[in-house]
Amino acid sequence: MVAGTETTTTMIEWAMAEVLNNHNVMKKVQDELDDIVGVNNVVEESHLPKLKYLDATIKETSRLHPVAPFLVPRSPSKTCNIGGYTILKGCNVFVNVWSIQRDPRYWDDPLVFNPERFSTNHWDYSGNNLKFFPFGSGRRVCPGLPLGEKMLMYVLASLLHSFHWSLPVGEEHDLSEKFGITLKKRNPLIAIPSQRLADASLYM
Ligand code: HEM
Repeated sequence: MVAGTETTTTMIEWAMAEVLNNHNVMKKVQDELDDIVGVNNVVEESHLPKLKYLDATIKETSRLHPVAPFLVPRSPSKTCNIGGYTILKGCNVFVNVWSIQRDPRYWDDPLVFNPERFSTNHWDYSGNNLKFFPFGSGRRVCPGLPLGEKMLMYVLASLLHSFHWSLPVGEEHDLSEKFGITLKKRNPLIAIPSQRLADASLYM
């Protein structure tokens, strides 16, 4: 249950929080949605592959806020040597993807939320590029990746296409983290939707 649902809902919450915190990103995502989906329509699965900027926004969210910050621990079946380090048989190995994806040796301005860094096509979630692997890597890579990726795109596209979003009056943007099995927001996001599409029947 944690693997399939909490990961996806946590990612949606982080993406909404980052988009609310970056108005230029919100505008670009909604402009793209208006262009691809149209303003007299609702999001359908066929639109998703064309939403390149939304895809980049989700990738940037998963770079800064990987929901499994240490992946799933590995345990070697025999003692081995990797990069000059001896890894003992049976020990627990945690891979700190959170830190790698914020490492200034690999990322310019690593703490800045900037979807443009994923605007080229060569980024994916396969785990083959060990600078960016929010779904893990290798033979234990997330088996729910195709479903998870599609759910993120579909839910976020629908939320951002159908509604304007704002924080409650007086509410501060808060992006602090709480470490656990999944990396969650310390305080839940509270955001207020309002109708964005002129045709009210699209909400029925
Ligand atoms: C946004 C959504 C998701 C994210 C970010 C995510 C991320 C991850 C990560 C990082 C791992 C560990 C991979 C590794 O250690 O190399 C993992 C494992 C796993 N995920 Fe996901 N996941 C997501 C959605 C899903 C969904 C929708 C399912 C099932 C329908 C799922 C099922 C699993 C399972 C069963 C594992 C354990 C695989 C193993 O240890 O062999 N995940 N996920």
